[in-house]
Amino acid sequence: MNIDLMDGLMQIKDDMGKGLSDQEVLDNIVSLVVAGYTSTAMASTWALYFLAKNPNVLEKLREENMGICKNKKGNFITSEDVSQLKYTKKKTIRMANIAGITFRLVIKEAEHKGYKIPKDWKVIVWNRYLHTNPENFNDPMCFNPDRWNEPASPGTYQAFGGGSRICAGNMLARLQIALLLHHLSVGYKWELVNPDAEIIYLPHPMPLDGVEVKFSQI
Ligand code: HEM
Repeated sequence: MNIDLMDGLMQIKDDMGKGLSDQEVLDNIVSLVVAGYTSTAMASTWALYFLAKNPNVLEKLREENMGICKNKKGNFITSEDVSQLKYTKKKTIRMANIAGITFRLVIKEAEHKGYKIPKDWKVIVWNRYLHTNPENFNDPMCFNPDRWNEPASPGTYQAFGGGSRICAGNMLARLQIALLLHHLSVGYKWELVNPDAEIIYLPHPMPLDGVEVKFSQI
């Protein structure tokens, strides 16, 4: 039997056999909507933006997705198809830096570049710095999915955070973006209306025009 999110939350039990109250089920659903809605919308928007600005990358992605369509009998893309979209799933969100920071609690005194960081301090991980640092990524401002042919050095790619608190929706977000890119790349040409729009960084990085795109059927 397939269980959905609501079933899962209603059935889950901790080690003592205690389940969630109705209020906790609701709170979890609200948290997932809050955490998953804008983030995925922004990641999809930035993926379209970078692909539209880099036609050679878009063409490679389109070829991969057309390849999947050729072998298909029906109209629906399956999870097996998605698993073959290796290029499409390469990370488009390092440069978008949707989650600019993550929070951490220092559980053991540490030293970094001569600074002592005491236990129990709360620290901010500046993800944008990690992702745009040339020590971590060669030519960091270049949108080049082929860079992921080699894995990033440990700890340098934190778009979904990391460790035990890594984004709970990261697989879902990747799947949603891959599906969107699949349908848009095989069905449509797209073109940025304002390719040189100014980028603003607060509250979230976004071109000032909100990424206006013209779509036309292929
Ligand atoms: C591209 C889209 C997304 C990005 C960039 C993103 C990014 C992040 C980041 C950076 C964190 C903090 C992780 C850490 O502290 O190590 C996080 C946590 C979280 N995200 Fe996402 N997220 C995305 C989509 C989603 C979706 C679709 C959902 C759920 C439907 C979701 C649910 C959560 C939850 C529940 C947490 C808290 C995890 C915990 O503290 O244990 N996110 N996300």
